[in-house]
Amino acid sequence: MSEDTPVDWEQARALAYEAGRRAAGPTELISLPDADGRTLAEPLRALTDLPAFPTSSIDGWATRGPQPWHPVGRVLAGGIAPPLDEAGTCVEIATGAMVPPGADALLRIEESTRDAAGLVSGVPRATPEWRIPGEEAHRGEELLPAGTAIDPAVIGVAATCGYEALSVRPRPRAALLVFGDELLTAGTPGAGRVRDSLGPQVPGWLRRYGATVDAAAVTGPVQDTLEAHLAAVRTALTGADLVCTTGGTMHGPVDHLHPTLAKLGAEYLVNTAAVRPGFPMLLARIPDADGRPRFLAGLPGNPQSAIIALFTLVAPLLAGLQGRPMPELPLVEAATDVPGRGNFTHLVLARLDRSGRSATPVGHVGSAMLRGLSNAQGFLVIRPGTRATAGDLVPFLPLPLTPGERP
Ligand SMILES: Nc1nc2c(c(=O)[nH]1)N[C@H]1C(S)=C(S)[C@@H](COP(=O)(O)OP(=O)(O)OC[C@H]3O[C@@H](n4cnc5c(N)ncnc54)[C@H](O)[C@@H]3O)O[C@H]1N2
Ligand code: MOO
Repeated sequence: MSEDTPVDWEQARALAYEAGRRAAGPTELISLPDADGRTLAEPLRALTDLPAFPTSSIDGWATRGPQPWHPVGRVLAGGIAPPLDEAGTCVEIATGAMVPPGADALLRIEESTRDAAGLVSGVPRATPEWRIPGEEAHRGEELLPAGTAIDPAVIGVAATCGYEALSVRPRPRAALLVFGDELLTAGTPGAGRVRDSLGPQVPGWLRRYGATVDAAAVTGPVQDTLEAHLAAVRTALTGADLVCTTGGTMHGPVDHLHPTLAKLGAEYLVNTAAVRPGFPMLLARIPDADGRPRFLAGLPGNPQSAIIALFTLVAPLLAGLQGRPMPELPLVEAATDVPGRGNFTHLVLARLDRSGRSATPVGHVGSAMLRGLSNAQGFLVIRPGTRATAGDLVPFLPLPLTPGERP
């Protein structure tokens, strides 16, 4: 990759994803309760038929032959039902209990009567009141493919199938270095100083994309010297698969990122993306003697640009590292006309309507601003050489929000 050659935005995403996929970590086993948020490294297959045995859906009677039925026993959930051998007999049965071999109908308790001699009568419903083995899944059937994000429902179905642990990809470990001597870490901005808005924000986004970020892995502001940058990046790389830096991506007097990468022998995968805001972003691979792949994502200093770089390069990289598919972008309707940005992709912060199908650009979206980001659900993607007219379908890059955020 020649230096500072802007890469098309879609291609930048694809390059980051492929780099992550090639560097995906070795699989590991994780117990079910700890698996939330991980990624299946292998397909989830049913270990038995589901249900594994004919299972009563009701409390009542399992009967054989014509009524009235003479009760000969009881079977509870968890028990092994002996066969019902004789016509005219029944057993009392509980919901979840195994239906005895030989039974041909189940009768609800509230739809049954007993005579003075204790014989049971009633009309079983036409639709079967028990679940047939294999009705939900057959033994060996693939329920979910490798690459599936594990959520509580996936954990639940794995438990149903008989798993105690799942084969998953490791969580990528991320670190963050904030560059900029002008940054304050407390108090109100003024007198040439601004608050660091990325140090407190970026770890949350990284975690939402599946990375771990220890408190000790967030450092800054790192002093604006080449020596301090180099030392900070070297230290961060020892414990992280991915180091994100903020600021210093350009070639100003105190922008030391490129010289730092040169000293580390880094290989650029993306060195600026043709996108506005956010274009000075970069992604590099850093060689190391132990062969473990390590990445550095250079996020620009302007805060909205930094977050766009994170969504453009870091999100696909982390998806690849975790063995997940490349996130596809849904199409939404632009609610208003949206201008393009010439040869650059234009990312436009926007809010979805209640249907989620139409997006309206929000205000306060300068690359140095965060107000628009905090009020939007994602970005309309206006591709190079195009503009959107109200009603056009355009790709939408969603923020990784959780339900309840931006209601
Ligand atoms: N001659 C040119 N100058 C600039 C260009 C250009 O094309 N030619 N592009 C501008 C664009 S666009 C961006 S984006 C920035 C990227 O520059 P850097 O990545 O080197 O960022 P810095 O110079 O360090 O900072 C830029 C800006 O952002 C503020 N900042 C930095 N870090 C933080 C933080 N953690 N929290 C809040 N604000 C932060 C910093 O104070 C500056 O105002 O370059 C432009 N210049
Ligand atoms: O592209 Mo800059 O990243 O617009 O702020």
